[in-house]
Amino acid sequence: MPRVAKPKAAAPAKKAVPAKKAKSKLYAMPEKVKEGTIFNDLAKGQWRIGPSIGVGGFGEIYAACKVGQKDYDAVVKCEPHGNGPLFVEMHFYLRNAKQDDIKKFKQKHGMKSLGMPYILANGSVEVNGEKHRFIVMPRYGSDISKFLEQNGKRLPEGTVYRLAIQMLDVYQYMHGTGYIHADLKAANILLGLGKGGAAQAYLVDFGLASHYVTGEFKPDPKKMHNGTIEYTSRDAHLGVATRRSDLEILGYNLIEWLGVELPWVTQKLLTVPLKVQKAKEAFMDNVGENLKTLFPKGVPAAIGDFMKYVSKLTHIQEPDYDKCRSMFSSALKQLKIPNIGDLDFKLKPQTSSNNNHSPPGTSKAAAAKRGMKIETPAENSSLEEEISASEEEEEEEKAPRKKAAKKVSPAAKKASPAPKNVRVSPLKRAAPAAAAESTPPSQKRVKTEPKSTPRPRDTPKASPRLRGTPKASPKPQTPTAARLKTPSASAKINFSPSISLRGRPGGKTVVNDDLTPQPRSNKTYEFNFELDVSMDANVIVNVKRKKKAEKEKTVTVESRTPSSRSLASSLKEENGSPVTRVNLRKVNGHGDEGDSSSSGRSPRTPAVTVRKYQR
Ligand SMILES: Nc1ncnc2c1ncn2[C@@H]1O[C@H](COP(=O)(O)OP(=O)(O)OP(=O)(O)O)[C@@H](O)[C@H]1O
Repeated sequence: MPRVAKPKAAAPAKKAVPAKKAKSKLYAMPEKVKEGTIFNDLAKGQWRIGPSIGVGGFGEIYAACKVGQKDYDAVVKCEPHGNGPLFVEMHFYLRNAKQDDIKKFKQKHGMKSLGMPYILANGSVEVNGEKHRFIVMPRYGSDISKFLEQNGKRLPEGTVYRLAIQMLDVYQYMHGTGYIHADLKAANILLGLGKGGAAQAYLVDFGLASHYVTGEFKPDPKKMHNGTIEYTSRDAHLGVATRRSDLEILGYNLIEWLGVELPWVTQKLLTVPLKVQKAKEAFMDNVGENLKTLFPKGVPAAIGDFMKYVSKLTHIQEPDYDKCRSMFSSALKQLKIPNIGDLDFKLKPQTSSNNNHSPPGTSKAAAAKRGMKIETPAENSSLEEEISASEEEEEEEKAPRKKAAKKVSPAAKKASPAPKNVRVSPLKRAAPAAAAESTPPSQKRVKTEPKSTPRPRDTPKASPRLRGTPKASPKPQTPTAARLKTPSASAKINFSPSISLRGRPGGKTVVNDDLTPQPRSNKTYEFNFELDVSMDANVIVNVKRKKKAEKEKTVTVESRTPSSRSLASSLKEENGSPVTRVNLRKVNGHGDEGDSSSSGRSPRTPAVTVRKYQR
């Protein structure tokens, strides 16, 4: 059985939760692999599993050593076979990140090193009777979120610019293959290991890699808001994969690494993706002025130039990587910081050109000021319908693997309607960029690529130029929520005081997929809430909207925890529509898997998001 999805363990609710179906393994965390286990890869290579060195939201990473060798200089990332993200990641690596390709790219561009990981091997293995997929890749060092935490959420300015240059290099490589990364964040950037390793940062986690569009800008409800909500780009909020999206995500990270809180974080909007999206649109619409509010003592020129450049890119335009890099290398020159040697994560007495001495969040006034500058998106939260919650076994296998929520911001007691026809379960991971030719056996979703999307194997001919000036592009298209034809209907949602909302600290990747029930309507409502329960609790939330004929609806949230809470509220139904259910499960991520160096400092998302559909 999967370690996490253990319905039997949820004894208190057993009565109401009939036997689970086999497909619950779609949401399983991997089985624990014992140290010393040998994995056989597809090329008949053998890998000895060492200690666990990292736990992601959906898989576990072990140090690994090629059998016959001494050093544990590789890692094995292992996930249940049905999990989409590792499938996506594996195929991305196999097609686009061969060591030879990376070497050629470096030669072509005169780079000594490139923060692009590669795959050493892959295969399938049975662990405790469960089929798992694994990939083997080089072992890297610490991720930079550790330094951010140590430094009070700030990195030295020069290091921020060096990281920017290095990540632009990786983007250039990756975009050259037709893909975008879509999930850059400190937790996904690892330092190299060994001599000189700390001079290069590597971008990992290609579970959200996706072909970028080269044609029409077409919002895709199935992928809306994918990524890590703090940094998700405006295009990604609309479900459109673009190269400018990667740059925008980088930009938001850079701002944060300089010690400045992003407006949508300050405004505590993170639990409501649509509000975050609108805040970002407002921010980017007038990015020059808005940055002045974020950096009251002066916007670092490189950040200002970069963000303005990003805001002007069209959705199909190839970014001018050289131009962007030169913004940051000029800043380094000004700071007299050489772009060589180990990346320095020690915060020195303020050298920042922005003179922003206050760590983020320390000045309430400053935060308020920052928060005010960006228009808070209008809340459209009067829902016409009522929600009820009850246990529904059928949907339980769609339960998310999230950590328990603790507190809630009252800001989100109302739900914002998401664009219509959204079929989303943002608490699960799937295969957004599943390769065109193949699909993981357990995946229900088949990715449909636009015909014009470059295919990986066509890359050398069809891929965009890696350097040089941007191609002529049509007028910039700034995505706005207005273009989405948001349902005009409204509804009212009443949450019990026991349900509340809060932000999503920790920068957790969220992936929409279409494993949730098919939408039965053209209206979609999204609910974000958190349950105030113990962090080590197992929580199952089942939401059910009853049939039209029924007059009363109930909401029940069951927390299977020692500090268990439950609530029920009855709401009068105002209109009828077919039954709609969304069941969520929050389970312990890794309660029994032993030590993991990174799991402790990389909290998993405690937020729970429910999206509801209405005809
Ligand atoms: N090649 C590597 N070498 C060393 N540590 C690694 C490597 N790859 C991943 N890790 C560690 O494992 C952690 C999780 O890895 P990764 O982000 O790939 O997993 P995930 O399940 O996709 O996580 P996420 O929750 O971000 O989706 C990383 O933050 C890092 O600490």
